[in-house]
Amino acid sequence: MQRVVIVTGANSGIGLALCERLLTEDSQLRLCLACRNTQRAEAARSALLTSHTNAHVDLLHLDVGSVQSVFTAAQEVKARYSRIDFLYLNAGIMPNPQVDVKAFFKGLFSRNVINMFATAEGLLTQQDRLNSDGLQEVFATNLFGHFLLIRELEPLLCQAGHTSRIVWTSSSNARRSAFSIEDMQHRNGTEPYSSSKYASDTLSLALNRHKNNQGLFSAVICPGLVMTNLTYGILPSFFWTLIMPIMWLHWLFLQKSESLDPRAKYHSLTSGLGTNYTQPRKMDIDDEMSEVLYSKLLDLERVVRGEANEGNAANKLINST
Ligand SMILES: NC(=O)C1=CN([C@@H]2O[C@H](COP(=O)(O)OP(=O)(O)OC[C@H]3O[C@@H](n4cnc5c(N)ncnc54)[C@H](OP(=O)(O)O)[C@@H]3O)[C@@H](O)[C@H]2O)C=CC1
Ligand SMILES: CC(C)CCC[C@@H](C)[C@H]1CC[C@H]2C3=C(CC[C@]12C)[C@@]1(C)CCC(=O)C[C@@H]1CC3
Repeated sequence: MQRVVIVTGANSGIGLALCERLLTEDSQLRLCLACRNTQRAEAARSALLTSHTNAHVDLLHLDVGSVQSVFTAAQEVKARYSRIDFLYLNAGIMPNPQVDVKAFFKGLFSRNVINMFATAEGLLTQQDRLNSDGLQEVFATNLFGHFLLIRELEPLLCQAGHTSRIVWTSSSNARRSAFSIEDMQHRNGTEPYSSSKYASDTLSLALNRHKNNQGLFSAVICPGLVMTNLTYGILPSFFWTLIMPIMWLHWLFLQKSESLDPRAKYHSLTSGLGTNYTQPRKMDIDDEMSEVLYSKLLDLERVVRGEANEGNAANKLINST
């Protein structure tokens, strides 16, 4: 049977590379690129069709950071497909990143140096803002829009006798201490990216608890450090070329076998011999917090559904979450 795969943020970077790989693995796929920028999406589709001439590649307009766009896109998906096999939640932003150069040099000579290179702990801050729905933009894009999408697509994802999978592109930058359940949108901090990625790790756990019995499974992956528009937004490309030898040395890890554990994040790594492999690592998440986050997201969903139906001002949202 032809498998249906949807990838958000598929027009560049990791999303586009993933699509290439998926078509190489299964040329019969029905692949849907869910992107906010139509021009870039069309360019990505053409590039994919150049290397996979007979592939079936659809385009879907989706701005995952806009509640209305998620609802409209989900309607379109339900009209086009009768089920979804894989939903890759990959779209993500890190707006206005700032590197703390002083902390970097201090970290270089500390015992924390390996961890610093792996996770950017203490090095990176961002400037977030409110979007037109009245939500923090990073939370809305990296987490909540995807949550709404899952909720809207449940009829296609939870079907009797069929297994569907959700795969979140998380990050090694996801950190418990950057996330607060009292401030899940990260209105008050300077690490919205880290917070949103930790929230997606935690949400994945809750999704597994609530949806496994309906045939829906969620997993979290960590792509490591990849040169994309996102990383070029942190430092210019010549800088990356300069520090690449240090970064490369850092990614020397031992290979381990893979098992799909709901509490593990699947890290994509490269060995000293240049072999790519995946290593599951336990996430710092817990059931209780994942349950609270899940119910808070459901509350927020009720609010935005009310907002979407009534077309009210965004201010209500800000006060109620
Ligand atoms: N690069 C890295 O080292 C790492 C990246 N990641 C994660 O990988 C994912 C992909 O990022 P990466 O490939 O690096 O960066 P890119 O900037 O190349 O890709 C991000 C993709 O997300 C899309 N996107 C952003 N905002 C929205 C939105 N509101 N609606 C729909 N699509 C949107 C972008 O589309 P558009 O062209 O319209 O902006 C783009 O296609 C992200 O979730 C990121 O956090 C995780 C760990 C490391
Ligand atoms: C001379 C210096 C100013 C060099 C600073 C190096 C840092 C820019 C990088 C060290 C670890 C990197 C890292 C990321 C960004 C760049 C670093 C902070 C990510 C946060 C990028 C996006 C992710 O999701 C995870 C990455 C972890 C490591």
